[in-house]
Amino acid sequence: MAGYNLEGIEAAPLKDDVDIVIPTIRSLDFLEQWRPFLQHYHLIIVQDGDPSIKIKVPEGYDYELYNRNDINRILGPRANCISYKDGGCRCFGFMVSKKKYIYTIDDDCFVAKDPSGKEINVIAQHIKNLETPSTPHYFNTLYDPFREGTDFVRGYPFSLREGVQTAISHGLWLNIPDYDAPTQLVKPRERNTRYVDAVMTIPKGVLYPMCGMNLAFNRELVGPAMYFGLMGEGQPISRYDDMWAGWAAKVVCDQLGFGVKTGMPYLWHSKASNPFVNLKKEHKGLHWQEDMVPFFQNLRLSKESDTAAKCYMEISKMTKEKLTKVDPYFEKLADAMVTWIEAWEELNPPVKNEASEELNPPVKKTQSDGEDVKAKG
Ligand SMILES: O=c1ccn([C@@H]2O[C@H](COP(=O)(O)OP(=O)(O)O[C@H]3OC[C@H](O)[C@H](O)[C@H]3O)[C@@H](O)[C@H]2O)c(=O)[nH]1
Ligand SMILES: [Mn+2]
Repeated sequence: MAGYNLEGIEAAPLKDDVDIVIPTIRSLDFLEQWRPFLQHYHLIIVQDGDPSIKIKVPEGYDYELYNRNDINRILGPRANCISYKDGGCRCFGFMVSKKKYIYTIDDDCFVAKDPSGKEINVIAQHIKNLETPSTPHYFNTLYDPFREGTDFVRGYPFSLREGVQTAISHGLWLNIPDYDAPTQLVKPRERNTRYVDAVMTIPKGVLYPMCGMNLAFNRELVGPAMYFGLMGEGQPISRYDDMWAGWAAKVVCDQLGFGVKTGMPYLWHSKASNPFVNLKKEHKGLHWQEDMVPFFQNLRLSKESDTAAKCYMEISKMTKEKLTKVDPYFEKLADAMVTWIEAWEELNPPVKNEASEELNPPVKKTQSDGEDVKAKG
């Protein structure tokens, strides 16, 4: 039953159209605080690290949980495209979901309060962002024109006021900001206390550093492009999984005419991961981003790339052609991108009509030890 908050606003909008994807190598205790906003939604938990460790899911949540054994069982040899020992493993949850919308959140993120002291319903705001158009072709200086109490400003062409479908909603964070290791090291005590009451469309042709901590997207529009790149154990780079997905997905959105928004909602990011560990994990990314960003900025996809999957396959090809000279890793990443699309299409075959749905039953979701995942009511 959908929950309602005091103002009578539904606290669980579109609860049957959203999956909450959580990567974890720690604990899910943080979900206790999220009950008023997340308890009505289905969770897809991607357990990273040692699969023999039993992760406890707080009572009352409806969930499916996948550990590394499950990923290997479901994807077989294609499992090698899913990161191990990196939060990027979360994209497996995007792939097994059958819902229109995904919201992904880190396990050290909590409910934030707006300046009035009201708890922020991140899902409600993300849904609002995703269900209202974006304006990537011309910047509205009063920010989101589709928001209550605001509009397009003078000089905004009426021919552009319809906007475009929104594919990604990128939320922000109070307290611990998502800084890279060098910045964290020189500013260890910096906290983000600034709540900016705005949602903006990222203009067409402009990239942005997408953080996976508080992120929602329309799986049907851009799911295949939301591959959190192969990082972590066995790879020369980590903690650039979401960046890779953000750059690629923005190029895909620009190509397909979809919009990307950033700004509200905020959540409270509590745990500063260790900057020295982070430096070791991400140091190659600090160098390579000087090549990766111009690569994506200069990408021009062919007009034949008219779906997210086709765009992504073309980006994989260009990655191999243009970035392998930076490091042989990019050849491996390009291959993993192809494997990702193959796995995505295997788990998400295009449904032609009602009848064909019977031919493609949803992937059976069980835990690695063979027992059925018990949906927790
Ligand atoms: O090996 C791992 C490490 C982490 N996770 C899960 O990923 C989430 C983020 O981890 P953490 O909070 O330690 O990292 P942050 O530095 O705060 O996060 C940023 O950088 C890494 C990611 O890109 C993240 O999205 C960024 O916000 C958390 O749920 C961990 O449990 C993992 O699964 N495996
Ligand atoms: Mn964190």
